[in-house]
Amino acid sequence: MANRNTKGRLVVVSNRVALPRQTATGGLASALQAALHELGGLWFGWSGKLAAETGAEVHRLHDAKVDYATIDLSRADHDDFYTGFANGTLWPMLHYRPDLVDYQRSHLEGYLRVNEIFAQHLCKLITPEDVLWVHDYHLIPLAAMLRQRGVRNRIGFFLHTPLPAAGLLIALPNHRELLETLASYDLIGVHTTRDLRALEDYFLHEAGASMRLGGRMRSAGGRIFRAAAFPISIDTAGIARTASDAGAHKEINQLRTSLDGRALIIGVDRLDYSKGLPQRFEAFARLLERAPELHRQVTFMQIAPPSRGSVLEYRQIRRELERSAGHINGKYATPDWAPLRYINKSFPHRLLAGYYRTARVGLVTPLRDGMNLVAKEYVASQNPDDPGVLILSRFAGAAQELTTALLVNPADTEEVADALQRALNMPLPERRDRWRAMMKVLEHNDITFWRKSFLSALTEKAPVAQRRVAETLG
Ligand SMILES: O=P(O)(O)OC[C@H]1O[C@H](O[C@H]2O[C@H](CO)[C@@H](O)[C@H](O)[C@H]2O)[C@H](O)[C@@H](O)[C@@H]1O
Ligand SMILES: O=c1ccn([C@@H]2O[C@H](COP(=O)(O)OP(=O)(O)O)[C@@H](O)[C@H]2O)c(=O)[nH]1
Repeated sequence: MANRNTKGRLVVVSNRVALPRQTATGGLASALQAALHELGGLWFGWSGKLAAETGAEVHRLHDAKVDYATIDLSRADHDDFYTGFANGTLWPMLHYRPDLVDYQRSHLEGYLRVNEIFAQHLCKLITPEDVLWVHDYHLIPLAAMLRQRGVRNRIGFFLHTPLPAAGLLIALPNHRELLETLASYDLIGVHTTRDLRALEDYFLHEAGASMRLGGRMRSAGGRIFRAAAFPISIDTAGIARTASDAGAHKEINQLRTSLDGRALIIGVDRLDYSKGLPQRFEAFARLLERAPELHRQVTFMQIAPPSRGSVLEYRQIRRELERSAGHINGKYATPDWAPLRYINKSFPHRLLAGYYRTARVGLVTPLRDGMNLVAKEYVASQNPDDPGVLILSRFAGAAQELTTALLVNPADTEEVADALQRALNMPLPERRDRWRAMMKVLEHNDITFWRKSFLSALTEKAPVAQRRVAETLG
């Protein structure tokens, strides 16, 4: 290991890295960017680029307290690891879609190969005092590979997706070989108590682990580790400030002018089948069908930056949404009004915050979602004197905390249409009461609280040097 004399740091490892001056689409990048900017450290992961060979070179960058170290992936490794196993096998399985799982042994081999390359590089980048925090389903076996290389540091893992029940997880070929490697972490974090129950159930009933005191588990191989729920969050105060200053941006004023007094419904999602976009469009069409008095009075703006275009299902859903948006506008538009504005582009947070604040309704209806930070950002962006209404899927992790949103089943398009009608007609006192309750939750559980809770649980009872890292970070 290099640099044995340097002081311990937080080392964050994730496939997706939000490099300086890039718009970070995706909740993992948004959240880690906020956490690392606050306390500094090293962020290691994929550069987002392809090259002839995986990891031939480590690209280094330093910006605002954060050191970045990234590697490129070869085309073959990108196809097997990222497109193939991570997003073609694990993602649909973790989002309760076994029907979409495409399992190929060569993809699993590529996944393990890239994890090995991550482990090799990390061994050269870390010191024994560092605390490692690994993120998401792309890197499940990383700690086991580091342990094989003699790494004894505290290593935490955070899963950003939902974790389905054990009965579903066992449909994954070779599930035990892969999931059991999670026991090499010292702490496993998930978003909700539902995910935690699924994890414990899997380890206890499918992987031969036993329960110990204090939420600890003992793996079949005898390793003691802990699992707990840490609902991820946002920089609540920062987003609220950005939203209240947003009127200064010409783009926000252009949107407001273009609405011409109409109520805005907003949706912001990566273009992903887990986000329930076809059902959402259908619910909006139901609303227009049953409430002619709303024609020309309401505009739905769906921002949907393309995502994971190398996976077939993502290309299919893009075509499906283009057709559906065309039908809705074709049927209901008038010369001076298009009911649906469908935008396949990503926007920076400073503009999103202003768009959220302009919208009377935030429409967040994923079929399944680990957390969904957009729901939280929408709430934090509202004008306290005249807040909008959040409509939220019961199957987003955020629904466990934002209980005064209008909670819906996204597959029930009639229920979502009802919620839209109710939100558009909701009196100010009710809007304020619902919003205040949600804002109180987000003021308490913000990104700092999330990061501190995880890191102090990770370094509790750690060797003194590593405990000191967490104390400095806290
Ligand atoms: O990196 P990509 O393949 O472009 O995908 C973007 C991210 O999508 C997923 O985000 C999740 O993390 C959010 C924050 O915890 C959470 O709110 C959301 O429910 C999840 O879907 C994925 O888990 C990340 O690894 C990706 O970077
Ligand atoms: O045009 C966009 C669309 C989305 N986002 C950000 O991407 C993240 C999406 O996170 P979420 O947890 O809602 O879902 P994910 O994409 O991670 O599944 C949020 O912070 C959004 O603000 C963004 O910066 N620009």
